[in-house]
Amino acid sequence: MTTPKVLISDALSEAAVQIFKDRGIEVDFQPSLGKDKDKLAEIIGNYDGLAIRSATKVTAKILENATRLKVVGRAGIGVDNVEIPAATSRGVIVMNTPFGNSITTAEHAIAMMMALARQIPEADRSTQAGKWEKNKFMGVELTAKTLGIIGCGNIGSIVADRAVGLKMRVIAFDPYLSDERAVALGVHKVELEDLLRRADFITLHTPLTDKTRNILDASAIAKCKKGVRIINCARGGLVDEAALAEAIKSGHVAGAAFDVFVEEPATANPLFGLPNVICTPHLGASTTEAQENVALQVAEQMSDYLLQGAITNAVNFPSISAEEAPRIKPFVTLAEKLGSFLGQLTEAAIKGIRIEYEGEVGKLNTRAINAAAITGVLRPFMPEINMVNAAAIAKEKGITIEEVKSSHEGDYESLIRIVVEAEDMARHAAGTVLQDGKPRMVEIRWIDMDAEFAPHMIYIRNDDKPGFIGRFGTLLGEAGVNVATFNLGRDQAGGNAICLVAVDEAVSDDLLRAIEKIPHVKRARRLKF
Ligand SMILES: NC(=O)C1=CN([C@@H]2O[C@H](COP(=O)(O)OP(=O)(O)OC[C@H]3O[C@@H](n4cnc5c(N)ncnc54)[C@H](O)[C@@H]3O)[C@@H](O)[C@H]2O)C=CC1
Ligand SMILES: O=C(O)C(=O)COP(=O)(O)O
Repeated sequence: MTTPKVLISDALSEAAVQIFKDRGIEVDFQPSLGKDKDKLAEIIGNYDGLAIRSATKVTAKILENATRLKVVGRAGIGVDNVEIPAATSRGVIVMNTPFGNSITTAEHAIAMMMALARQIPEADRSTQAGKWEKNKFMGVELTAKTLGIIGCGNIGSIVADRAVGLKMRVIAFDPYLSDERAVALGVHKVELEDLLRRADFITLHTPLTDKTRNILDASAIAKCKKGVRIINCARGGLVDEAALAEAIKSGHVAGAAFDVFVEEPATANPLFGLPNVICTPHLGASTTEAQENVALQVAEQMSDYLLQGAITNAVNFPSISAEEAPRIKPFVTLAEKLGSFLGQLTEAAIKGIRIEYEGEVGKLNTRAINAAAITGVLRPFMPEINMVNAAAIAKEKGITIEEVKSSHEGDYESLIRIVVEAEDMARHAAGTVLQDGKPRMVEIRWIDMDAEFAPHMIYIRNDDKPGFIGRFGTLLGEAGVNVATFNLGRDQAGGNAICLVAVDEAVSDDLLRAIEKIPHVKRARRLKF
């Protein structure tokens, strides 16, 4: 395996560089490159991994040039700066570090709330300017005030915990917050309208989605209690900035503390310059501790994937642990090849794919194996398919995917059988991995076989009648085709037979037609693995 190469295009902690080096990965640390999208597009083709924070925008255009790229690692939480569908369709894993900076970000929200309650930035400016405006900066107490949390996930929950410690009353709107979790956190679960009506402070902690964009728009802000203070340390776009600016000017909203903006870097913004507005430049995650956490974690996760195929915290693929990755790998290869065998033989529209696991293999994490099987079956029809986008493509095409597991052990410790339901018929083939780690096909159309996969093969279905092998060998010899291995199977003497032959080069259409003319041959097909 060639040494994988990673580009760090944002200001990650140097801890990440060291981890990559220690793991034997070549690393290029260019902390400001992410801001230069043309340069990034120009060099991204040289890398297997890209480690980022929020300044690098991984667009479809960048991904088009990322011919070697296997993984994007986000040292942080939000992946809204990565075009996930484009990454998925190119087979690029996108992973984040979902907890590494959550305490730090929650602390920033609390700091913003306190700064807002006591107008600390403005009081600081005034004092250091030599004014002593003691009467100007009258604050509000937090104790017994109501804090409304919109989005009570990892960060929102930590904010709730700290706010309870500050003796605030905490209410939360989050459709996915369970009643039990709310009780455990000491928060009251409420509807959004209720939260708007009751909260003295509102803090947002949801991702930016179609549902959360402008969740605080002009009409929501109008429903808020007069004198409300609003904190956003989650994502720009959750609050309509222009509507909020108007509400601050009218005195309906008493203040706002924003760390994130619709447009970043924010150089001009409707909120800038308004009284009692505090702004920070997306500093939520910026502490030494959090940056070290996320950098170490993302570098370990990316290295695990590039070196071992282990997947953690991917937003577009199921997890595979470092322990199971080497055990799964040979079965991934088997499933893809078996699937490919069936896909190459199928000419009618595919309606469903069933993946059956017998014996030990069924105890492994089979989601990656399923993805490999689907990829193999569908690749002859859709060359752009890969393990990362396979399940989504099957769903989009209306192809049903079924997984069946049985602990029954037959002749093999582990067996994978794939059944492809097409409009004309169902085709099935089964295979295993033996001690040598090589995948083998052991059953085709219920006929026992023992064939290894080779780059070029010929598949023949015929009646089990004398004379076929001689004629077939002569045809290949006359065409100058060298046979590497020859495998035969039949259901009974004189019944249906199958022949799988590995050859040194792809056979021509003329030769295939000649083979099909041999008496008793029903079908001859060229296969490529
Ligand atoms: N300012 C900064 O530097 C940082 C900002 N963030 C941002 O903080 C946000 C939250 O992060 P986490 O708590 O880790 O995420 P999380 O996924 O743990 O929590 C998000 C919560 O929002 C809830 N939610 C989703 N849609 C909702 C809706 N329509 N209405 C109400 N609630 C909804 C979810 O149920 C979930 O509980 C993310 O957008 C992340 O990017 C994270 C780290 C640093
Ligand atoms: O982790 C997140 O979602 C953040 O917003 C932090 O962004 P940053 O890494 O500081 O650019």
